[in-house]
Amino acid sequence: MSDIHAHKILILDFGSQYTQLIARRVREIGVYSEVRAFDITEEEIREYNPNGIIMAGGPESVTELDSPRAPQCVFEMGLPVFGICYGMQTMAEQLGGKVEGSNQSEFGYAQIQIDVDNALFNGIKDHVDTASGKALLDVWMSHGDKVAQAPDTFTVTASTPTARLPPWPGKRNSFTAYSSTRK
Ligand SMILES: NC(=O)CC[C@H](N)C(=O)O
Repeated sequence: MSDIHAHKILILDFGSQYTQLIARRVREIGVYSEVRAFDITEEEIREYNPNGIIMAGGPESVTELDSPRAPQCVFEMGLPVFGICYGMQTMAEQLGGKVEGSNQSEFGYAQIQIDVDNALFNGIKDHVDTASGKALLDVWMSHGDKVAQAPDTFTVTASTPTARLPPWPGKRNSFTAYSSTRK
């Protein structure tokens, strides 16, 4: 098994207030991480040489033309990429999905339902829905936009009642998780 202490995570900052909290959580599990501005160049990413990239949240909307985008190379380096909130939304849009303003914003406490089990959720299930038998997670939300259509190669692994996409059977290469921040 590889040594996680030798790993380096790059966190792309899109302006959210909790970007430093994500960096701290990554460091707390013994993995080196650095926060860099979203407009980091490909050359700077290659120089940093991360093992994985986290795209954090931000106050802007992907639906605005001049809102921040990640350098496209982020998705072409063969690295795992984890998008949170704005980071997930721009990843979805940059890879061919659709993001739109939701008429049901999600702010504060919410429960997300795990639709397709995934290693990302190992050990963090909070409840089981008695009707469906599906695992639920307690989270804090803060967003007004939603992914209305996932990119073709993505699998939707979790959802809330106000942002639920149809299941995408047969899709591969999934690395999407629902936009949320754990308590
Ligand atoms: N938490 C966030 O990153 C918010 C993303 C975006 N501004 C939205 O409202 O949906």
